[in-house]
Amino acid sequence: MTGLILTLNSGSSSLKFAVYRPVDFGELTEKDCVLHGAIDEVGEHSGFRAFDNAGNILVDETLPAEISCGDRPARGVRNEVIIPCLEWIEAHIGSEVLIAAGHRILHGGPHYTQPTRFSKQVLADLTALIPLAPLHQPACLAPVSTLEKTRPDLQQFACFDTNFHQTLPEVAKRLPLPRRYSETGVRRYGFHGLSYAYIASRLPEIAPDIATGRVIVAHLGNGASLCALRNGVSIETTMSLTALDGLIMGTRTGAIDPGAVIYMLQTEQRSADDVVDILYRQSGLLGISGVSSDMRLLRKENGNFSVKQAIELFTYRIVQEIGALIAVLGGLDALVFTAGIGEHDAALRHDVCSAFAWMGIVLDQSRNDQMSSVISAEDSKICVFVEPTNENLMICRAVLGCLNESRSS
Ligand SMILES: Nc1ncnc2c1ncn2[C@@H]1O[C@H](COP(=O)(O)OP(=O)(O)O)[C@@H](O)[C@H]1O
Ligand SMILES: CC(=O)OP(=O)(O)O
Ligand SMILES: [Mg+2]
Repeated sequence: MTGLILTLNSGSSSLKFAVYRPVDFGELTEKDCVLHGAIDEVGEHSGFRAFDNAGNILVDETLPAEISCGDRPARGVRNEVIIPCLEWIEAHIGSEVLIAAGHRILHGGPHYTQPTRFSKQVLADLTALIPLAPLHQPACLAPVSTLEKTRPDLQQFACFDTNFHQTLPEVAKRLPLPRRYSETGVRRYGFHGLSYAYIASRLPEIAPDIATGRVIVAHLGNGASLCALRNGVSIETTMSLTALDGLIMGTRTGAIDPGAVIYMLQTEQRSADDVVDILYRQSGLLGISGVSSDMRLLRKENGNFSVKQAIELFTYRIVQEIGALIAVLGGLDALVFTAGIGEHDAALRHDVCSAFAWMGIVLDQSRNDQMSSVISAEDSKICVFVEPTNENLMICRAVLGCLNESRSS
């Protein structure tokens, strides 16, 4: 096949991108990646970085002031950065041509259950889901319109974070609200699906004996969730109707008593927009610590009492929810850590795993510190892994699937 494919993954603290050169319409692998990089949002780690497939730095720049994200945590990377990023990519690939772009889209709602080519209608339908994903959906969709205007020949595809969780049993999709809500799509969906799909696709290679067993994947980044896999498919996850449920996150509460929301609305007389801002952007690690949403910065402030409390509650909630998923799975064969914190924070992995010593989880301390793939000790009853996620690869595979389908139809 001729032509390159661009993938964009808008997270809550970064825009990650990659360019792939598929050899044919066969299974795409990491080897087909031409370059990858990220625009990070705030603080000392903000900037524009790209690497070639061997990991060599191609660019490492602070963003020009006029398009810099500045001090605006959890507002997503500004759409204006897309154009210079795209221009840099096009200059780098020279005479090769981008033929398609795949976008991570957070929410597909009840109707978008597989990767879909963008049209005006698709864009309108997904825009209507913004209230269910206020932190991500605008940032995920903004580059679609920008590319449509500036690169009209590029075919664009939506690849959903919700799709992987369609296998949740019906009972796990249900919310205990009056029946009419489920009929309008108010139910549990789950997110980080591209990441979980990638980890599930890696299991037969990294853990052939347990790939068909009971696995919990901990996707711990700025957004954080857990997924229970049985035989490689999702049977439960901590996020729900929105990416606000479940674990504590960089700036999000995770699950809280809805009574706290009623208190904000009735006693504090806050507007709905204010409440959205508090729950999505001012809470979590940032809200409790009063210092930062970024675990790298929190680890440097470990003498600070509020920081300690933030990390303590973050860890406690992970342990609680892993316990609940073990009950749902009826036991555990493997635990996999991934995403920014899961891949890099050895202390967090240590503290979470220590809470499951009673079940026979034993970490190999030096493997954990070196971030090896297998971090459990030989005598651990449950295998523990660190596996870097790769949402871009899954986006590109989905795009290729769509291109393949349209070619054969
Ligand atoms: N070396 C590190 N040590 C600890 N935490 C890290 C490290 N690198 C990244 N992180 C954490 O990971 C987060 C980013 O994770 P990522 O999965 O890329 O998030 P997102 O997709 O939401 O942008 C950062 O906000 C930070 O909290
Ligand atoms: C679903 C979600 O929270 O995504 P991210 O971690 O990329 O912000
Ligand atoms: Mg992410």
